[in-house]
Amino acid sequence: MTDPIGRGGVAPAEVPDFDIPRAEAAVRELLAAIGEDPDRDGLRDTPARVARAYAEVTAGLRQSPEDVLTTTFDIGHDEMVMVRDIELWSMCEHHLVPFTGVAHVGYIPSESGKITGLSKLARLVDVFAKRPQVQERLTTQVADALMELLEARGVIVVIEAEHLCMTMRGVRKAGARTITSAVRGIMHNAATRSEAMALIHRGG
Ligand SMILES: Nc1nc2c(ncn2[C@@H]2O[C@H](COP(=O)(O)OP(=O)(O)OP(=O)(O)O)[C@@H](O)[C@H]2O)c(=O)[nH]1
Ligand SMILES: [Zn+2]
Repeated sequence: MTDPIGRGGVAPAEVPDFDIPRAEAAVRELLAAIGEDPDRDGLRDTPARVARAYAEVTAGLRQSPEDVLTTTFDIGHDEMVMVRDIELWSMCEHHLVPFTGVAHVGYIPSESGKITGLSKLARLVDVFAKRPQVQERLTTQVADALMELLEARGVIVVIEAEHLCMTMRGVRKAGARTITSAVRGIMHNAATRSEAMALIHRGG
């Protein structure tokens, strides 16, 4: 099956609206399943709160990269652009608990020097992060979106994250960080890639 960029297999237009009553009922059911009383004082509003929180952290399911890469400028800049240490919060699709860390996003613009606003790179990360995810897919989706929509000649995306499913439960290895990278186009060139890695690792 094709997996068009930004969609993780599903076009946002095909993703139904967030179903608040259904999410509330599911949380209520989960509370009952763990042996809690969903009607006790402290929990009475919890299903509604959790539903709102889930709507927020899955908002990327209803967004496309096209929605955020709208602002582009042709300024003829054809050298590398790198935004480092973009804060990232996503949700592990296996356990529905967060993974968090930073993304470093660099690209070499098209021949015509088509660039985008710096904040749009961070917004692009969020489009893909605010979904049930695995870190590898998140990394490649950001890279592929930049290649396609900015017509970049090269892209590098490095994500360093800590998965709460590995720290708060299960194997319980606090501090273990997972590092993934996606390299595209002329960023495969050894000199270009080492320039990018030097920028990523430079200083604080
Ligand atoms: N590759 C990859 N694996 C992930 C990611 N997030 C969580 N996982 C892993 O997904 C796996 C799911 O393994 P399972 O054996 O099905 O589930 P589990 O019994 O809860 O596994 P444990 O976490 O080892 O207790 C675990 O090894 C997780 O560490 C991710 O972003 N990428
Ligand atoms: Zn997990």
